Amino acid sequence: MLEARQVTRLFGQKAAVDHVSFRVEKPAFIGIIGRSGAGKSTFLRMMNRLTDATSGELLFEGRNILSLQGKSMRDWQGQCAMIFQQFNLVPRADVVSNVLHGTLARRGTLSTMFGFWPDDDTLKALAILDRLGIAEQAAKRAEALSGGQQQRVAIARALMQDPKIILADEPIASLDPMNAQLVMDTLRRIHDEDRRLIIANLHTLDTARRYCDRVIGMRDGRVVFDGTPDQLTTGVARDIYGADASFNESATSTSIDGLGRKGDDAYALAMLN
Ligand SMILES: Nc1ncnc2c1ncn2[C@@H]1O[C@H](COP(=O)(O)OP(=O)(O)OP(=O)(O)O)[C@@H](O)[C@H]1O
Repeated sequence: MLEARQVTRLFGQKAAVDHVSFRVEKPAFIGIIGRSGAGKSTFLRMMNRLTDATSGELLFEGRNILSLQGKSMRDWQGQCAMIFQQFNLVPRADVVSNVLHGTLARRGTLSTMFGFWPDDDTLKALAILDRLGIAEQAAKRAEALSGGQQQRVAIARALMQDPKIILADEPIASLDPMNAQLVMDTLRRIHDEDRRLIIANLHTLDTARRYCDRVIGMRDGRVVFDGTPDQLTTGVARDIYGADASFNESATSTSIDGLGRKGDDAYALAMLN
């Protein structure tokens, strides 16, 4: 359903993404890992057409989405929702309005400016919030919610687009372990129940191992690993992260038991990333 062929993005002389190729045959939950600067965000942003590629092709169901322009590009962005580390909600707007913003691509500017939402859309937004366990927050301002709740609102906004693909750029990097788990459980459930393709940039190995069907490791813009979580051994991880023999795998944990104390290994990894 998706094929990246030699996708490259140069910034000046530097290749942020360097001839990346892979195929996805059917909807899967894919994690992309790698240290800071490896090119993970740039790759996702090219998929969503927030950043242009320098060369290569990205075929989705046979169509090169990197060459789409105008309305067809916006239609593609409607099918390919994106979730960000910082949630990107409108803080002072209520939760349900934030979710309804997921319909902006297919609605007129005027009705949006004046906040006229069709009843059907409002009911759909409430149903999605209910599905994600946050319906009781619908009338609150987004800024009044916890980080984990805000990220679930962002997921609800993505679902409002009914996308074929959900791209998540470090969706749990700003969350405490408990909320991180809630958000990852939510994404996994959406994949399992709706069969949507999910590609998530993740900054910790244990999350990639626990939630993904397939993990792609990037280093210096290139794919240096592409396999199952089982194949992601400590040696492979060391290679992806470019760490030396002192690389300590426990340093990549965000598990509820293993995280959180400043000065411990888990904290050290956060710094590595
Ligand atoms: N707009 C830009 N202009 C110049 N260089 C850029 C730009 N965006 C990214 N880069 C560079 O491209 C490389 C890849 O960055 P990218 O953000 O994709 O990495 P990443 O793996 O997502 O890292 P992080 O997790 O820190 O976001 C880095 O060297 C970065 O400095």
